[in-house]
Amino acid sequence: MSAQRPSRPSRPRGPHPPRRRVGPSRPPVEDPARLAALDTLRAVRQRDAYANLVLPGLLRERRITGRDAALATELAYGTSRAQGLLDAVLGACSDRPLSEVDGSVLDALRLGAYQLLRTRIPPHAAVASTVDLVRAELGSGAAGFANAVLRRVTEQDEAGWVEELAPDEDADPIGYLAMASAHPRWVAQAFAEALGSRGEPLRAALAADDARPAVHLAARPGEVSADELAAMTGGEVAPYSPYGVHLEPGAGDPGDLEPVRERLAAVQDEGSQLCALALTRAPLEGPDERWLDLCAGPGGKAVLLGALAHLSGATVDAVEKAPHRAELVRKAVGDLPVTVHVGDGRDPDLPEGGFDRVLVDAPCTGLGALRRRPEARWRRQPADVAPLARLQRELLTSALRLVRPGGVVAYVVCSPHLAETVGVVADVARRTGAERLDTRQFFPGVPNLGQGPQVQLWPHEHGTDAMFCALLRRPA
Ligand SMILES: C[S@@+](CC[C@H](N)C(=O)[O-])C[C@H]1O[C@@H](n2cnc3c(N)ncnc32)[C@H](O)[C@@H]1O
Repeated sequence: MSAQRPSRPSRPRGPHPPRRRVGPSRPPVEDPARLAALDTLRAVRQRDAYANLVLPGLLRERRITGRDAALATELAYGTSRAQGLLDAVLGACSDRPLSEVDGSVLDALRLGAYQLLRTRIPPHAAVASTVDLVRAELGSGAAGFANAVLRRVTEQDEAGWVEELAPDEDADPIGYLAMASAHPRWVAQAFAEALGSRGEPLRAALAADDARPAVHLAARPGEVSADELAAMTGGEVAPYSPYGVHLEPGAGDPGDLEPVRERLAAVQDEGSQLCALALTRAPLEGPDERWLDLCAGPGGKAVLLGALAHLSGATVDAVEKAPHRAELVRKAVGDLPVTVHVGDGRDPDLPEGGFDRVLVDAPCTGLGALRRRPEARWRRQPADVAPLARLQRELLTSALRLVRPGGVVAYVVCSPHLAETVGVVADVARRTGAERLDTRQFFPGVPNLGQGPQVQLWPHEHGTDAMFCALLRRPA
């Protein structure tokens, strides 16, 4: 974003919506979709809530379904995702700094600006509905302010605002692309470093990360095939995971689907499926019976590993530090051969050298799954990276103690940040003497996996989250 405050456009470039009446307050508006979106934004701002946990609850509680539910979802998630871009525009349109604007008014302004810049909702409807919401909740003074600011937002479309507010593309391509794709600059920088690009690959990665993702399901091995699951859900068989199915974005709450309720399938990004599968595909000499999931909560990969272990006669131990998340793992794995332990993966009460295969799906910044967590890109901070990288090193080192000589460890994070990916693996491999396997061979059929030996998946290349996976073997 440019350091200088931009001059306001003097002439409107688009059609102006009619001026809103901002007089005495009127009865509350009947707009359940926008109200649910606004309440979600407020919960995210006030309670650090997660939009994708709050909104489904509100929709259920208020019995909002069909088109209203789809609109509420689009507005709540879209506004959360685009927050930094919206704030830059709103800041340029407001006669006072946004830091001085009441939080509830700011939520509504963001909701209005999102509709104006990123949806096909007619400008007069976007402004009028937002002003009505503000008036109903906060009175006419706030409504007048919202009306004035949003009318200024209508003076340009998104591209026009980006041209006006973003840094020069030639001088600062990362800053420009960050603004154009509504990402914080440090996140765009981390993507650029992982991709080795400030050009087209970076633009494509940020654009794909900014788009509404398809929901991915994983069919439970041994229970249902991907073909059957696709037929049951109206989805499409995924391109790479033998268990994967993709659903259209916005296809409703996948938790309501019968195969998910019946535990024949679970919601899981295809990239996550591929990383868990890679661990099971690496060849082993000797026994292959004891598997370990060292960071298991909430249990997505533990279920997939547990189902595969059940088919092959192996068992899985699953460690999770947070007791409530360990409970989620217990519920998720049901009667699969998985034993759940509450403990610290850096020093769990488990035998050293006791496992043939170990998964370290380490806690991370989640920069690779931002598209699925609407507000996360604005909440994460660069200062989060170093402590996580330290913890990741300790967990991977512990995994290499817990695996037997000749056994394999998969190190997985849903982040492409180099400090969390190759930085961790190179450092731990050097200190422990572990052999780094060419992980690409355990992602059969997946194109564009680069130079190896590790695998970095990308939304724009693979349609998955930006998952990282590296397989290591403990020396015999
Ligand atoms: C990326 S998530 C794992 C996701 C999980 N494997 C799945 O597929 O559903 C990382 C998990 O590690 C847990 N965790 C954090 N620190 C830990 C530690 N020291 N030991 C074990 N688990 C830890 C977190 O609570 C979180 O549940």
